[in-house]
Amino acid sequence: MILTVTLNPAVDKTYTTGSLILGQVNRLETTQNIAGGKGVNVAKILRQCGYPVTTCGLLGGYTGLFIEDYMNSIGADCRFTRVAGETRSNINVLAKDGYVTELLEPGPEVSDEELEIFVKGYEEAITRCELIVLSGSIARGIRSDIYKRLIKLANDNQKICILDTSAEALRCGIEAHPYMIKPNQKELEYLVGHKLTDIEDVADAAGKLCEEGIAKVVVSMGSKGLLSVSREGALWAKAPSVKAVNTVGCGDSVVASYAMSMLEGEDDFSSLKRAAATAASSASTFQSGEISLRLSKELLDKVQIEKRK
Ligand SMILES: Nc1ncnc2c1ncn2[C@@H]1O[C@H](COP(=O)(O)OP(=O)(O)OP(=O)(O)O)[C@@H](O)[C@H]1O
Ligand SMILES: O=P(O)(O)OC[C@@]1(O)O[C@H](CO)[C@@H](O)[C@@H]1O
Repeated sequence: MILTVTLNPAVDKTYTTGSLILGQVNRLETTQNIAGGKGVNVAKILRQCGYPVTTCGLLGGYTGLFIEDYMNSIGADCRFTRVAGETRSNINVLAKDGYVTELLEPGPEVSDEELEIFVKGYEEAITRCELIVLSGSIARGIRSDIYKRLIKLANDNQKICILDTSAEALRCGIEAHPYMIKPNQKELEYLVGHKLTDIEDVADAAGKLCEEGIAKVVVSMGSKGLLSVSREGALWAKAPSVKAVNTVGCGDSVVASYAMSMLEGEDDFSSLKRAAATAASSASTFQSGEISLRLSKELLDKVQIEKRK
């Protein structure tokens, strides 16, 4: 069983339009509400692949009910903690000119009492799971060392953690040495405090994190591809060429793929190959946090892996 944690889920209001112009009236062509937030997306992909999933985090209001209903409908074991505030709605505008614009709300204010109820449920849930995925930003009122605390609890129970977050929550979270992190290039730059110019630069920065005690650093680099770094070295997967329809949640598909690979005991090479194929399949699917199983399978043979270090 895999446990996914989403402390700041969202309904992704996904719009399509020709182009989005700042400071003007923009009429949208289509709209769809999608249950989202990074850990929710990871759980959705795992369910698509037939994996049993427990999903927890904080949900509130009608948007929270919308997400919970959807997760129940796909057979996830939902263990969310209710909060008084309303779960956020994020706006994703997919424009035909190729630009994807995301407007992300900060999320509801969460009280200490609500958080402690969540932590109690989490402590219970980790005992029944083999692997824990902690994903996304944290809602207001939650201290940035929350992932550090949750990872320590998992480590004390000898459970493997994957952390995929940003900013201070990421900086504090890595102090607890999660088994794997999946920063994108910007998130890695935030950690190291400077710009990274090429793949070698990115591999060096990720390598330093491995020396500090993180077994695997997988850096997602958008349409360029994916870099997997461990103490054994760095492997690069060029992204297979697909027609990108919605790239929101591609990073979550990388995390979901690695979670499956870990449980199946796949090596670095096969795990990276699978992740790049899954992520490209996610990019070519309209629904964020979904993949085409057929396309993922087809792309697997097309992913080329290169040793970079
Ligand atoms: N246009 C694309 N074509 C093929 N693969 C893609 C494309 N865009 C993204 N990917 C794949 O998805 C991976 C993750 O994408 P990205 O780096 O955008 O993640 P992210 O920033 O974590 O996104 P999110 O936070 O929305 O999940 C990339 O490393 C790449 O392998
Ligand atoms: O604010 P966060 O938690 O960093 O990101 C939230 C979010 O952009 O991440 C998912 C895609 O990865 C979307 O479903 C969601 O809207």
